[in-house]
Amino acid sequence: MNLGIGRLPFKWLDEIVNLAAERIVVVDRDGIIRYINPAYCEFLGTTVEKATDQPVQDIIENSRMHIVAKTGQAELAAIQPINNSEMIANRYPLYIEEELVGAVGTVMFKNPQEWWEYSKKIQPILDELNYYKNNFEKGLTSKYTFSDLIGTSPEFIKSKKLAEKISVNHSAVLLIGESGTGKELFAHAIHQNSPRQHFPLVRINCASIPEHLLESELFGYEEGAFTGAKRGGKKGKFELANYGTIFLDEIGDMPLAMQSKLLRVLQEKEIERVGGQTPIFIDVRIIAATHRNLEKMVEEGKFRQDLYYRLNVIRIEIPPLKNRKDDIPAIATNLLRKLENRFHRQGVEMSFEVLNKLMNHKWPGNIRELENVLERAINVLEGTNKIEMKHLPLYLQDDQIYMNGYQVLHNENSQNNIDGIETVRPLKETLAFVEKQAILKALKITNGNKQKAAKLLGIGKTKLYDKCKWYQIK
Ligand SMILES: Nc1ncnc2c1ncn2[C@@H]1O[C@H](COP(=O)(O)OP(=O)(O)OP(=O)(O)O)[C@@H](O)[C@H]1O
Repeated sequence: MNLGIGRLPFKWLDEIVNLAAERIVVVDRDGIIRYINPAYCEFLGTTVEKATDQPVQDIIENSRMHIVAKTGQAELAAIQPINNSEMIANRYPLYIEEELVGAVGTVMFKNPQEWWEYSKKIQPILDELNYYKNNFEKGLTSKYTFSDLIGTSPEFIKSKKLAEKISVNHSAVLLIGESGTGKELFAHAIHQNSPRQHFPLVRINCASIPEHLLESELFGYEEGAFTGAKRGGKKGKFELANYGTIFLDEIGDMPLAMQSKLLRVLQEKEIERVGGQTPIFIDVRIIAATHRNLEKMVEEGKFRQDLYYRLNVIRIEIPPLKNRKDDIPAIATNLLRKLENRFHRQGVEMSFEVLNKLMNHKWPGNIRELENVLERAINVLEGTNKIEMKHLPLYLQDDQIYMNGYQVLHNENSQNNIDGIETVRPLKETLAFVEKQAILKALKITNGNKQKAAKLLGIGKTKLYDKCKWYQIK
């Protein structure tokens, strides 16, 4: 026996037990109550005299003390309904000199009100935890595996096989391909198939983040680093991705100053938060992607050569859709099944004419364009499950009519010379067409500078990027 406790007066012991566990019960191996304190009895609406020496199940509703006294298995923080409220019970087996002699039970919280007060305090914490958990699950894990990469054309299979092979190691990967060819899907599949799969996959779109925010987005910042910095600072994407993979999308659009900082991280394997002094060790795999010609950018001094070599360790080129037309039926069918789920439909199919058209289009926007075309078609299907030519956007229905429309919008004088039917387009398409022209014009005036173009157009940069993607403007 602990010497110290033996020296305590017996009366003290009783009081200490009461204070330590406000409601406490002790049963022997047969589940007979040997000790129960007044606080517990008061809660149960009984007295110590009535409860002592009784089978515990007769005194305490839904008790499992007699079971713990037999199994020797503790049950901690178990929910136990007593007196119409849920109590939190702890049940410990009682071993004396290695022999199981009974069990000790405690109940947290005096009454439901106390429990309620407590849960009111922890609920916001639990909500916050769930919020971050959801975000983490949605945003920081890979959504696709290699089986999601549809296609059997030789060029595509070659890229897919290479990606699969190198996914298991840690070298940097550079994904090259036109917009919408599936670079992001490849990045997900590589991460998913790598030893880092249980750590985060963090994507950063280097083109859509304003230049002055890129550094703090990538490396985080310390409290007080700048006006408006959050209390407690903020982790950057590199820290979030630690031990996992960071996917640097549109790397060709990364400003030169940031390229130098990125290079330093890759060389030294550590980052420093903005406004911070202590380096933080970083172990991430880099997957970078671009639709730009990085070699040409290096020649023109727009992309650092040393960074290019660091990223170009394993280069995977993803072929454009026009080079893998035989894959179109399988990809279109796969996209249709996904869209069916989203739009709660079943059995949507394409007419032969439509499939033929899809196979003969040049797809400058690649699979994303195909996806948009099919999504639009599903939206306009009425009373049928078959996608016909009339369900396709105008530019696919008849390239010639589309061209006429283009001329109408570009040559005010020609309006009178063109047949009335051809000059009237559905309003939505006309507006979309005009919008695209306005974007093209703004980009021309600003020499392709999206930030300035967005300003001219009076929209945000991110919105402009989205619209450029939608209209397949490079
Ligand atoms: N092989 C494929 N099989 C099926 N769907 C695909 C395939 N590749 C891409 N997709 C689909 O095409 C769309 C575009 O893919 P993704 O975003 O990966 O392209 P990206 O090359 O990263 O484009 P961007 O350069 O514009 O960011 C996505 O919705 C994706 O699900």
